[in-house]
Amino acid sequence: MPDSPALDVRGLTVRYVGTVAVHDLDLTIPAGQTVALLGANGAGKSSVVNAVLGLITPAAGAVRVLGRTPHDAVRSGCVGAMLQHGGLPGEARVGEVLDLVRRSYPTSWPLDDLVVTAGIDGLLARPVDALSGGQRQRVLLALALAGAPPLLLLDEPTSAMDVEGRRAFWTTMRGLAGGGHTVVFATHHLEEADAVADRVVVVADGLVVADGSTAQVKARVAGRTIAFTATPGRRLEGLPAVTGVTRQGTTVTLATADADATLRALLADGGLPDLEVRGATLEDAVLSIVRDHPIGAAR
Ligand SMILES: Nc1ncnc2c1ncn2[C@@H]1O[C@H](COP(=O)(O)OP(=O)(O)OP(=O)(O)O)[C@@H](O)[C@H]1O
Repeated sequence: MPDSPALDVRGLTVRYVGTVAVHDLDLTIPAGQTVALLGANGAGKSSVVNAVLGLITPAAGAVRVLGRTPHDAVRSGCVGAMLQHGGLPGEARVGEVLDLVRRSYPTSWPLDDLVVTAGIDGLLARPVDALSGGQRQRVLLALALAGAPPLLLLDEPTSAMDVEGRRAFWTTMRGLAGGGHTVVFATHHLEEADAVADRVVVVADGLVVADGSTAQVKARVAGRTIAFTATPGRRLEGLPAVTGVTRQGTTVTLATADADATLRALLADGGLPDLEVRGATLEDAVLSIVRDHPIGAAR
């Protein structure tokens, strides 16, 4: 179904005994987007991923994956997944597992290219038990890609990888996104989300509490800092939107709730040597958004 969104989640509610993990959540992801699911521990990200994969039965709501039910989508190889606790048969060799999984799909990713794309060159003869944490994650990526799926769902995919491994991983993901794949990933590495995602969805207490481009989500945090070198006698009183002033030597740092308004007033009053304007980082924004969300509001 070419015109269907990659993911269409309506009114998803996931309950475990004593917990509502996801509450009436709506999420539509068009094909080709790279989307980061962000949120604190226990926010509900994995529960959404597991419901999308048909691994748990929602208490309410509907999930369509490329126009299909989760089970049909997974069975047909439309969706590849890397889960937090992805299991692998310990004594088998990587190449054997990969071969078995590739053969289970109607269309499989060519082996040579898959090995390069997942960065598992040299690992095919290794027993799964002999892999490091980061190598294991790359093998899990290869398995997720084995059916050449248009949609990839990745739950904390780089948590065990070193800096170089992460960089290589996200380069691979960018390549896949550039080739039209939809990539949805949950992560606690907000700088990675900032660098890679077209869109971030912040989940708190089982609800979507922010959804937009990284720039849009960062802009939700009122507050930027404006720093510059002040000439003696420079007037700083009465500037619009300023919520705090600090001085260190000749450097003045202003906290402002509206950087545009503050900058306009400053510029009307003289130059701004060594000007530096810093916006909120994605981490600042997500922390602030999650902090502002009262736990239990969904109930
Ligand atoms: N199998 C389960 N049984 C009972 N409660 C569960 C189960 N799985 C998750 N939960 C609870 O559901 C809520 C959401 O958990 P979930 O794993 O979806 O969060 P998460 O955002 O993925 O967290 P993390 O970032 O720590 O992986 C939490 O309160 C968690 O304790």
